[in-house]
Amino acid sequence: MGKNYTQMKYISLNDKNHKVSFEDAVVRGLAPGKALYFPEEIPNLPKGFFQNLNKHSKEEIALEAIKPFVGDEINKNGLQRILKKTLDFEFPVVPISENTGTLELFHGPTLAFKDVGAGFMAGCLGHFVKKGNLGKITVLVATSGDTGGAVAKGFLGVEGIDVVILYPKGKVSEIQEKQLTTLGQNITALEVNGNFDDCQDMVKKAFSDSEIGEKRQLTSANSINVARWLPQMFYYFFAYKQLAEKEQKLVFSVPSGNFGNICAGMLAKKMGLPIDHFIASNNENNVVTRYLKSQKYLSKPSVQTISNAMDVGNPSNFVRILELFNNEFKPLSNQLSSYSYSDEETRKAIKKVKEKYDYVMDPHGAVGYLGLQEFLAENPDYYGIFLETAHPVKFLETVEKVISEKVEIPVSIKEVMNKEKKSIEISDYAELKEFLMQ
Ligand SMILES: Cc1ncc(COP(=O)(O)O)c(C=O)c1O
Ligand SMILES: N[C@@H](CCOP(=O)(O)O)C(=O)O
Repeated sequence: MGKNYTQMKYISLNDKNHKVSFEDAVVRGLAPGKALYFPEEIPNLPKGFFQNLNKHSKEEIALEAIKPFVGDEINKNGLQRILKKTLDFEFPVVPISENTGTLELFHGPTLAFKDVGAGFMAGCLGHFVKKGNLGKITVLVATSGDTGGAVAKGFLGVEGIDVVILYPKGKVSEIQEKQLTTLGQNITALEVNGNFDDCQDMVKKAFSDSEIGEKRQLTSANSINVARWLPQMFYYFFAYKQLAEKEQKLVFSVPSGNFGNICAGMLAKKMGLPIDHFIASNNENNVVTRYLKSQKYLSKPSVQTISNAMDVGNPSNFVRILELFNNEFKPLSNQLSSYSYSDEETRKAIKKVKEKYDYVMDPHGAVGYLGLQEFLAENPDYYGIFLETAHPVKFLETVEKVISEKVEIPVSIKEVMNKEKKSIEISDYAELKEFLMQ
């Protein structure tokens, strides 16, 4: 039997003596000095649990996986309620070829994999606000495309919480922009003259600004927040449940930007989920691909690509990945490969997979597909899954041009496209501060 965790502590990755409860980690978002929180202990789930995954519903699997991280800070009924609401859609593995399948993570309300993390965090934060005397909370979030829409939808109308989304002007798709600028109520969108890294830096800076801290209680809904990051591990359990019959070794290719998703998968492996290898598939924002080649981590300002949600120059979660491996390069590089692709290669992959397998990938999934094929070419004894992290309709212009076909637009997207965009333009941190100090 696994250990019974009643209270998991979260340490700061800058100072392991700084420890807080799950609630504190969620409410604060970031530890002092812009550091990330990390679970003090990684639980081991019992072997029997993995052997019997296919006997359990997705809500039961998620409950077992997340319970040790939440402890008794949210009771079982409360956690079940949050999970039921969060996981109210499917996570199918779709076979593509003999040795390749895709895990479709885009069946949620905003057609992006972020819906799970956003829904779970909104549920947890809503629970803590309701039960305690926390006062009003402002959720700050930086987005390169998809997080913003998912967080906006997940937190819409949640009492006691205001959401402020920063997104880079002109660098998100039309649908993504509509999803994060049209909801109103407790959601405000700030359109930043800059790139995603500028947005993410401003958000992190606001956390260490004591004047803002006196005026507003801030937290983050990016994957730096443990309640946004941890539930992303569910995907790997759900995929494994559908793959239990496969006898080959198993590899996951994860289109990566801020590296929260792949890091959650590696956490699931550490908890006992039998995954053999991971691939971080990158567009030209490839700091981790370069790190694995050179052992030197040299971040660069992000460049704009057609897989825009991965246009991240300095991924927040890479420090968590290093922590999972005690900062040792060898064991990390044994478990993780990484490749990087240009937009041209991404377009060609979308076209090829449509023609050969009649499957339409979005640009992010296509980068994942390319990474997987490169790995499988050298490791033919594996079965590979690439994650389809967003619905192709979110990148309509790119995808339709490449496949020379119309993509059917779901009703929810048609509705959002007819709404009016409302945003406030800002250019620097001073303007963000002015807004937050109002
Ligand atoms: C569609 C899509 N794919 C991939 C990613 C990269 O995920 P991560 O930041 O967890 O690496 C994102 C955003 O982060 C995304 O929105
Ligand atoms: N790709 C993301 C960037 C932020 O990632 P997060 O997981 O840390 O929120 C996006 O779509 O905004």
